[in-house]
Amino acid sequence: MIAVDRGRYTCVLAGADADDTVTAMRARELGRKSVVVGDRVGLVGDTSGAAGALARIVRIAERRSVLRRTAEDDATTAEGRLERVVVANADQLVIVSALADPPPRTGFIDRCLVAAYDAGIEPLLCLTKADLAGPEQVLGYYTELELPYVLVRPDSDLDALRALLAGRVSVMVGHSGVGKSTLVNRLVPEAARAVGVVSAIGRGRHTSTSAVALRLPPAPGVDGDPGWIIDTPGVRSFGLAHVSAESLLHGFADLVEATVDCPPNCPHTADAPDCALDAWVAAGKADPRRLASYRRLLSSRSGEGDARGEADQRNPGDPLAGS
Ligand SMILES: Nc1nc2c(ncn2[C@@H]2O[C@H](COP(=O)(O)OP(=O)(O)OP(=O)(O)O)[C@@H](O)[C@H]2O)c(=O)[nH]1
Ligand SMILES: [Zn+2]
Repeated sequence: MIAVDRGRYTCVLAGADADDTVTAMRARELGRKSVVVGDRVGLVGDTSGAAGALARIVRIAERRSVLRRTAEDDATTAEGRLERVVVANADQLVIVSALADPPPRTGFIDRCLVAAYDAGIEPLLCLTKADLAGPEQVLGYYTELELPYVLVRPDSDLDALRALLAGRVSVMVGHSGVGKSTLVNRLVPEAARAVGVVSAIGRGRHTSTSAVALRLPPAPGVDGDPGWIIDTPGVRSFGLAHVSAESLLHGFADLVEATVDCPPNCPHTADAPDCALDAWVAAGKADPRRLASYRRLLSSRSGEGDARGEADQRNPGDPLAGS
């Protein structure tokens, strides 16, 4: 399933061209299970893809990975915070961050790394606007992680990125203005046409803020499947309230090792007595800003009350740290 708009699901039949889409609706037997972009589904009914044809989704295959977020600002729901599956079956989370204009926000990148770990997918840092600033500051922050990254500038070819996208399903996330749309359009010049498929069934221009999967075109130097990218226009941040403290820590691979020396049940917070993380950082084994970032996320998770108020006090003093 590659796109959803007002209860109509756009699907590509296995092995078919991305342009040959089938429109489907949920069948009643799915119950309350939600179908998300990336899901492999079983279809019955009219799968001809002809104009006006409507198939039914009767089954959702077991998911290989599940990227979730907590919609923290959704105060209108009974639960207060709603956990949402963003994308299913992705292999890679491409974290798009500009090196300048807007400046990189490591707090956001850290959140994405935790979300990727929690989802069981690989992170890839995609640093755009490399023509405006160098990557040293951001990469310096992640030295300990050996995070894979690519640099993008307007005049650069995208071969390195295409090679990393080949054969995989990659989800692209990024703040507004980082150049994500520019990048998606460069990677998939046909994107406008793929979106046009939705309007062809009389649903108007595709303005939905939900995720859309786009098949990458064949590229020189890429043998076999060029892969898919999933654009997530609506995802501006990853609420992590659903992530366990354990998974949160594993999003900080450079800190995990330190905690074997923590007292039993150490909460790892700044006021925790004898938390080994402080000594680890003091010994130069990890960047103090990473520890600060981890603890900010930790407290934003446990501060179950008011997610909005806490957003203001997340980043005292560190211009790079915003999330
Ligand atoms: N200098 C420079 N500018 C870029 C680069 N990539 C994109 N831009 C510019 O940055 C601005 C924002 O680009 P968009 O692609 O619209 O950014 P976005 O992340 O999709 O943001 P939204 O459209 O708000 O989701 C545009 O004016 C682009 O022309 C780049 O590599 N270098
Ligand atoms: Zn500890």
